[in-house]
Amino acid sequence: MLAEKLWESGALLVFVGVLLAVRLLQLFRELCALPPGPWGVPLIGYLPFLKGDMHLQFHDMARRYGPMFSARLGNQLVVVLSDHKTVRDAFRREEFTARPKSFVTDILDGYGVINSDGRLWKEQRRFLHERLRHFGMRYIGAGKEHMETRIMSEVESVLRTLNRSRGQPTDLNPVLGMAVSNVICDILMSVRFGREDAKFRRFTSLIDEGFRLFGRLNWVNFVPALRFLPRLAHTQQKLAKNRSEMADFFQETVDKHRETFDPSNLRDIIDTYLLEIERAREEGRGHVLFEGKDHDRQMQQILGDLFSAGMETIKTTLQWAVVFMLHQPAAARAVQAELDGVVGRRRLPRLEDLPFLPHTEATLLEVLRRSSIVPLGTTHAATRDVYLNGFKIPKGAQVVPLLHAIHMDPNLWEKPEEFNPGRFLSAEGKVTKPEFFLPFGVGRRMCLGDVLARMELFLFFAAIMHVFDMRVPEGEQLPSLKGNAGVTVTPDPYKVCLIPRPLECDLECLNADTAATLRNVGGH
Ligand code: HEM
Repeated sequence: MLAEKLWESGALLVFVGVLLAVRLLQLFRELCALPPGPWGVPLIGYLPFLKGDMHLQFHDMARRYGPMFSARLGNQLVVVLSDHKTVRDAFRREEFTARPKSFVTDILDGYGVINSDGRLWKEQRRFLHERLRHFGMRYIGAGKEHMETRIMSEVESVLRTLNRSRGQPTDLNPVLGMAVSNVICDILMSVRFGREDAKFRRFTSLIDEGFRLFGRLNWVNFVPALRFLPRLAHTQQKLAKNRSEMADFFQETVDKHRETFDPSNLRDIIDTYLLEIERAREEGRGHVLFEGKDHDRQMQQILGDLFSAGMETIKTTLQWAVVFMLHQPAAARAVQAELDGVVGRRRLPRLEDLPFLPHTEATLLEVLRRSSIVPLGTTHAATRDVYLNGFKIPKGAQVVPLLHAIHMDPNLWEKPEEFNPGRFLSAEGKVTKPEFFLPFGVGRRMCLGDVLARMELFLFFAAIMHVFDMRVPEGEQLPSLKGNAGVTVTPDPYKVCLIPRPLECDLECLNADTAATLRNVGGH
């Protein structure tokens, strides 16, 4: 009897042992199939070892583990890609178009375009791409001149404001922020803010605060239990309040549009959404565009997405452009000499001048490369288990395109730390963009606003360079080239003295002159 019992328990032990061994072997094989990467500690993985800016940490890890590495951060498996061919190959595939499921994306509940995925995202993206082109976000064709006129009116406003500073130390941040906000707000909701507008101040402070609060909750994305900590619970309450006020702001604007809606005169993106809702109702079809989501909430999130993506990025790139021009007076003089030769001193640069301004364009491209303001792109996720370069990327794993590392790779760029617009010019002096230049990402989820971004960057940068010389305020250091990683990588706050360059007419006269020229060109 005893022998029988012993035999049974022995057999059970062996059975459990074999099961465990098989599971361990399975786990080991799964681990081996993943891209290489560091070991972490149980439950939180490599999180405690990440210190400082995430993109710099990942860049260091890419040097150690290779251009495709994986790391477990809390409950998320993160795969980081820093080889441009792999990024291209992955991001043109449907399997990499998802967004990670995390605490932050749960808050957004799949609304909008940046954080949605699946069919809803596809429909939003297709619709927005087409409508934004209609409103002039295109390289050629109808609408482009109209868009140029919108941007130029803000460029002129910036020039007038900067001219009033009379060469005194000036912070460009609020001036550029207002102008760039007005461009995107005009396209989205036909709203233009004034400098002293209390509503604008509140609106931008809500956006800034929203970014900050989301940033504070970053760790919760990896260790959800942290959300119960009193400080982080308080942050969530503040965020909910912030989001509700933003939603009210957008809803008020949508409601005003509904009252004055005229299907034969579509003023902006809100009107195009209202028309689509109307049409779907008339035709008795479900709203493919909304995929069962609440219409108003979806419109609010789309407006928030496009505003935040389209404002912060352009303002920050322009601020970096000024920083690099202060560091590189020879590069600044080369841009000014080209503008003087091609545009002359009687008017402002226009989009039609761009093909004749290769040095100016190359300088902006170098600003985009060197600053890599979106160093980690936006995080993608795998829609199913998928193999890339022989490694397994499990369903739901986060996939990060490390654009910063691609732009600073010494195998692709000679002396990548150096600011050198010449790297974007061919021997014949023509602009060339190598396939590893990816400031707007690549593939199916590539930036939706790249055309608008290029237009704005050129028109603002060329105009400021044409009209002003730049100096560091007396007694102050050159602004630092080390950025601060937040939503984008921004330069440290700095002031600059803008000294008007001699013109053949004064600024106010140049302003009227430009308006007249644009009217002639665009027929508006
Ligand atoms: C200098 C300016 C800009 C830069 C450097 C930039 C860069 C980027 C990058 C790197 C991505 C992520 C791509 C990926 O991870 O695959 C992105 C996405 C996006 N950008 Fe931009 N962007 C800029 C301006 C704009 C503007 C002006 C708009 C809006 C009008 C905009 C709207 C978007 C949207 C909606 C997405 C998400 C697309 C999606 O999820 O399908 N961006 N941008």
